[in-house]
Amino acid sequence: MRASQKDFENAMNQVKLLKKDPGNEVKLKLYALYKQATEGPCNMPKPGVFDLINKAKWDAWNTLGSLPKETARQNYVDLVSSLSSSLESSSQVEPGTDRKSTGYETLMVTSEDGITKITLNRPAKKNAINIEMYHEIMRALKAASKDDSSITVLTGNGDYYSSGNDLTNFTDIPPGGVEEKAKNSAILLREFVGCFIDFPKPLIAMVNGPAVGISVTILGLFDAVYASDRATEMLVFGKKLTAGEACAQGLVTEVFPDSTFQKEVWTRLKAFAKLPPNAMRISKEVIRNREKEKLHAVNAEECSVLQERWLSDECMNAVMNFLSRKSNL
Ligand SMILES: CCCCCCCCCCC/C=C/C(=O)SCCNC(=O)CCNC(=O)[C@H](O)C(C)(C)COP(=O)(O)OP(=O)(O)OC[C@H]1O[C@@H](n2cnc3c(N)ncnc32)[C@H](O)[C@@H]1OP(=O)(O)O
Repeated sequence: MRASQKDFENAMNQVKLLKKDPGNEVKLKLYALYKQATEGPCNMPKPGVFDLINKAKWDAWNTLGSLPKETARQNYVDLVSSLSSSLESSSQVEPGTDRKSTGYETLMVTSEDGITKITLNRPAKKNAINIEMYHEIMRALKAASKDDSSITVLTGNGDYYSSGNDLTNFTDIPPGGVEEKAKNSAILLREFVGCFIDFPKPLIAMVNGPAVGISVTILGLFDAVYASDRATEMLVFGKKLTAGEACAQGLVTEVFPDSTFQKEVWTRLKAFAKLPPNAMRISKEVIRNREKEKLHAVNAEECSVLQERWLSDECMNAVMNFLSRKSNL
């Protein structure tokens, strides 16, 4: 499903009609997506450190990397659409119509044509999953399991699908100390993965770019995984798997050239969404019920092991190396 030039122009006009200032972060996102959609990858010289406004605009645009113009245009339209509904008063949205669901800080969620799309929306941080995003993904999945859509899709905004756990999650240590943080994180992670194990509808991943860590390991709980050939998976040994290698290993269902990824996948999704929803849901239930108990047991064991690993020197050193890497430049 690709936004047309007309959709793009309409979205540009909608921005001018927004009743409330969406804030600097959103305005930078809009600026970056507009430039990427109209000019392609960032082509302006990097401003000086004291040229704060242009440096912020350059950073926002440059972060989009080699995101295709069509994808940037689609993301611009999606963003404006979610802004328009979130900045309008909710009473203006007719009950029961296809509506852009709002109320998320780290996600964009839309639901139309029988498809609920959850987009990880922290492109400046490669869609790293912070504590807020863990909770919002669970909330969005719970809402999707009850809405009138037939299938649910998870994808990423920007040039990454997701760089996995946000490593700054390791920094805000509560009064109870790092042991308490590890304990609470294990509970959060177990609940998070449990939502994917228990999700009742067909769940499809659109891996639009590189994926790291937990964003890869939960792919095994999806019913289909479509990947752009720009996608890479990073797992054990820190070795990057190409999308093709991940497909050969059975982690990815099908790989498409990035230039046709959105079109190819949305053609399939719209066809799937027209299939009998109860038949799809009950088929998934029958298949998943046979493995659900085992999956939850493995999830519990993994979270218990992770709780201990997070306290190890190996983990702390890796996190500190990452968080201090730019200060060593
Ligand atoms: C005490 C216990 C606490 C537990 C807390 C909860 C634990 C739950 C854990 C659940 C299990 C999950 C495990 C995992 O997912 S492990 C994998 C974690 N992810 C990573 O290690 C990837 C880290 N990122 C990178 O290696 C690179 O950023 C990357 C290769 C992804 C991209 O490199 P590139 O050079 O292209 O871009 P930048 O590095 O400049 O990134 C752009 C900005 O985005 C920020 N960023 C990117 N990834 C992350 C991340 N994972 N966490 C935090 N921030 C991230 C990066 O810092 C840049 O930001 P700035 O522009 O502000 O510098």
